[in-house]
Amino acid sequence: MYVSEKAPAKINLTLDVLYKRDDGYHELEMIMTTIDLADRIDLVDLSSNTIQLESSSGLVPQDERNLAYLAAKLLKEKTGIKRGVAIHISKRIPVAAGLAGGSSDAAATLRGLNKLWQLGLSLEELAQIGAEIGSDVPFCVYRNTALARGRGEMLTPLPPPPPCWVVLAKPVHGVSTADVFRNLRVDHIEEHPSAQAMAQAMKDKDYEAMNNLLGNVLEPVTMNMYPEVQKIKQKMIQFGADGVLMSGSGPTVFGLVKQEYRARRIVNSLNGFCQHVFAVRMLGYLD
Ligand SMILES: C[C@@](CO)(OP(=O)(O)O)[C@H](O)COP(=O)(O)OP(=O)(O)OC[C@H]1O[C@@H](n2ccc(N)nc2=O)[C@H](O)[C@@H]1O
Ligand SMILES: Nc1ncnc2c1ncn2[C@@H]1O[C@H](COP(=O)(O)OP(=O)(O)O)[C@@H](O)[C@H]1O
Repeated sequence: MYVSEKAPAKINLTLDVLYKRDDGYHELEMIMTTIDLADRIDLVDLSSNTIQLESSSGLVPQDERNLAYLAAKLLKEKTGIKRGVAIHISKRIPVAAGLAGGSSDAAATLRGLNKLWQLGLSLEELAQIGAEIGSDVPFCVYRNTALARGRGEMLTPLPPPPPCWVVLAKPVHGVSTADVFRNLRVDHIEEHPSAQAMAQAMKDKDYEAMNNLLGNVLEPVTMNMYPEVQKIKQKMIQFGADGVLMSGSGPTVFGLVKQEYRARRIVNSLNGFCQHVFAVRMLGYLD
């Protein structure tokens, strides 16, 4: 048997840090949505009780450190199933980019194996298992658009954002999420974005409000570590994006525009400044 599952990337329209928790994690409030950029996870059932993994990208671990491998291993432990799987990851999402590529691969592996091994688990159960792999995995299990709280695992579904194009630009280096959180001084945060106002913009399908409300408290931290991120943001604004923000812990910067021709123009203007530049559609909702 064989199952193929799409693993879409996310962007954070708002990202706020409320406080540092006793367990070392940060209490977050953020609005996340899916975009039309995805890895593909192919899963082939093995009768032997083993997990095999390979990826088209040399930039991700090809062994038990891969988040998709971890997902398969954890699912086997939780369900006690004595089956194996060969996992192939066709990677399109840039790695360590703030786009949750690894988390989405893990989530797609959980959804795919649930079908392949006919486990009959609900998305809620898969999300609960996913939370043990990483903070972004529960959102990636459901995809769509949501208000995320806690570590990122407490999710309230939202309607999709108004349709538009998303220009993505990522500098050559990746960013360690742990390093960015370590460099954040919660008491020094100057401006907190409003997740409630952004949620209302989703409900109202208000494109202008969505652009005005974009905000990410990790952006100045990453920009301080990698000044290139600020330069890319300035270029995107200069080239005419309606709203520009760094996604997650970065370093990918996204710009929102309504019309495809404007997205293409920004991509052409940015080419040469950074390694990965492309335009994709906002998805927000997958069914
Ligand atoms: C910042 C966000 C926003 O969507 O995205 P990315 O930039 O990774 O895409 C996520 O919260 C990242 O989620 P994820 O990448 O799954 O993080 P995890 O593996 O759980 O955590 C990596 C490290 O980040 C820090 N961390 C993460 C989440 C959180 N709420 N507080 C934290 O302090 C911890 O130091 C942790 O060890
Ligand atoms: N399947 C995977 N895809 C991408 N990265 C992975 C994967 N498995 C493990 N990783 C590791 O996870 C780290 C974070 O990668 P990624 O999820 O792409 O970034 P981010 O959390 O910034 O969105 C990288 O250092 C990478 O080596």
